[in-house]
Amino acid sequence: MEKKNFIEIDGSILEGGGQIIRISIPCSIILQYGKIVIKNIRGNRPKPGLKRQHLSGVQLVNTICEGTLKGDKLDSSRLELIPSKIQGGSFKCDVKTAGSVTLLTQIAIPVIIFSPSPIDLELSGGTNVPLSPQIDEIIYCLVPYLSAFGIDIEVVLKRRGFYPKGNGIVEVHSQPIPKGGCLKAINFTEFGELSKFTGVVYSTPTIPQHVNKRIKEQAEKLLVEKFGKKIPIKIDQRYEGKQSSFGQGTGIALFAHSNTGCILGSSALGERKVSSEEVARRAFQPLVEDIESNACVDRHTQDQLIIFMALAEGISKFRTCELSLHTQTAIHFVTELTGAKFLTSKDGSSWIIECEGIGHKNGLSMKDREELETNQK
Ligand SMILES: Nc1ncnc2c1ncn2[C@@H]1O[C@H](COP(=O)(O)OP(=O)(O)OP(=O)(O)O)[C@@H](O)[C@H]1O
Repeated sequence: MEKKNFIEIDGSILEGGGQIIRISIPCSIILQYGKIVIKNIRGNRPKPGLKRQHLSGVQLVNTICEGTLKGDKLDSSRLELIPSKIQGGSFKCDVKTAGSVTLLTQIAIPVIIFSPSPIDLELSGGTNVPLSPQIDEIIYCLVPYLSAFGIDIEVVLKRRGFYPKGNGIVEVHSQPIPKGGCLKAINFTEFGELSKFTGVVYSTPTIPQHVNKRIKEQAEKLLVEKFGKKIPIKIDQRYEGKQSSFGQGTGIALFAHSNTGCILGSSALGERKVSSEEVARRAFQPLVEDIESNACVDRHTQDQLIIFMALAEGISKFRTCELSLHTQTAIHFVTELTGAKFLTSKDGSSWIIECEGIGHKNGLSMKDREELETNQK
């Protein structure tokens, strides 16, 4: 696809939330668009406009690419970015609320892997907060799928942070794709057999220890009742201390592994007036549904892989459960921005998402790229 000088995105269509920003801005930085404008930001939300998490994320990647940003204010409904070159180095970003750190990783990871040199990020905010992936799901589920694309990143949880104060800390260490190299296509279409269940149950010092224990025991009980005793289960209990957590919270992340390398994740947060047993059940139930639908990628990881499929070289494919609106939105915008071709089809109880990626090469100027294409013909 030709390099575009200007693109305007309508942030109110389909899911109409923050995800449109986290997809469009990295694409325009990586592909070096002249200018991107996003209008009607989060136009499908009751309180539209940029909130702290979105604002921090956009400012972070703008700093990394030494771009020029306009409209980067709280509640702004229009954003304009003129990207420049992605630079290596160390960067910090603090949402200053419980705004999700994992959604910061969502906007940052596609950008930092296309840097000329390593990037280290220190991100602060909520690590285990509602309506976003838990940090444990990023570390134990998303990162292994990213490795399959050839992405070399390490995500390290330094301190958990919860609603309403956030103040958790996550580090991301990234080695860039080698100059002239591309992401590899992935193929996760055969789940094979369940090989094990893993998980993490965490709690902060002010939560009684029996809560953590009961969540773990209930999760194990539900798994054994459903899948029998033969599949190994290993759920770690983490009683976080004052150094490793800020604020108060508890929760669980569960993972189902298959002998073909698939990992399905699911999580739940503890809540006042919700029993420990119910917290375990809230993580267990969607996991079972995803396993029963024969998915190789779970319902919340689906949309997060779309941008990488589009940038990779060759045909990527994965099998998943019902397509979420987030995934449909990601496909819509990534297609518009990259020119990659997506196909979705129902196959029995699951869906296949297939993409012919554009094979974007890291660190090549337009001239290098044209020369390479001529030589390949
Ligand atoms: N329970 C969950 N577990 C894991 N991932 C989740 C969960 N809920 C949402 N997500 C993921 O978090 C992201 C949320 O995107 P979304 O656009 O809704 O968020 P947002 O930026 O907070 O904006 P908004 O407030 O506009 O919804 C998506 O990638 C979605 O798949």
